[in-house]
Amino acid sequence: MTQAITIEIKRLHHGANLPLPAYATEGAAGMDVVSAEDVTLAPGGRHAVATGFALAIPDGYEIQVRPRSGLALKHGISLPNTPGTIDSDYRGELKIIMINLGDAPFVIQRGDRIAQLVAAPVQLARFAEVETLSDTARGEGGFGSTGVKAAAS
Ligand SMILES: O=c1ccn([C@H]2C[C@H](O)[C@@H](COP(=O)(O)OP(=O)(O)OP(=O)(O)O)O2)c(=O)[nH]1
Ligand SMILES: [Mg+2]
Repeated sequence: MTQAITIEIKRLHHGANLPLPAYATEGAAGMDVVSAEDVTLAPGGRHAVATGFALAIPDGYEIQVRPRSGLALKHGISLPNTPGTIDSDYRGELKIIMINLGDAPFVIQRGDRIAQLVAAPVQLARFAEVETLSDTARGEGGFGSTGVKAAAS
């Protein structure tokens, strides 16, 4: 495993007694985060679920908030903005925007693991505006353009 970065975490009043986000296994990429509230998601419904924590991610890093595959497969629970982006300068409460794509109400109880947090380095970039772009074999083809000729012949 690569060297872990340290992320400061502040427990909010409604985060009392909740576990910190944590890796479930030694090789896990994401830290499971739990809900700080009881909420029921109706079919098609969505909610920004409180976690009870705020973060200070080191400069140069982000956290990506990703769905849990078990909830997705068994209950159709996902995150409409996946992967959610937690900026290093955000000091508000970490919230998990959840959506119920299933056909039954989904009950979330305080303490349930609802999503996973993946820390990642951020590559900054800048745009350089030009008149002409370099040529490539692909050119302007996209959106399913590759393999079309081979399939047709
Ligand atoms: O799943 C998420 C996504 C975002 N955030 C918080 C942290 C993030 O740094 C901030 C802004 O998120 P984002 O940039 O995705 O949203 P926006 O719609 O662009 O809002 P803003 O104008 O505040 O950047 O909201 C969460 O708590 N959970
Ligand atoms: Mg933004």
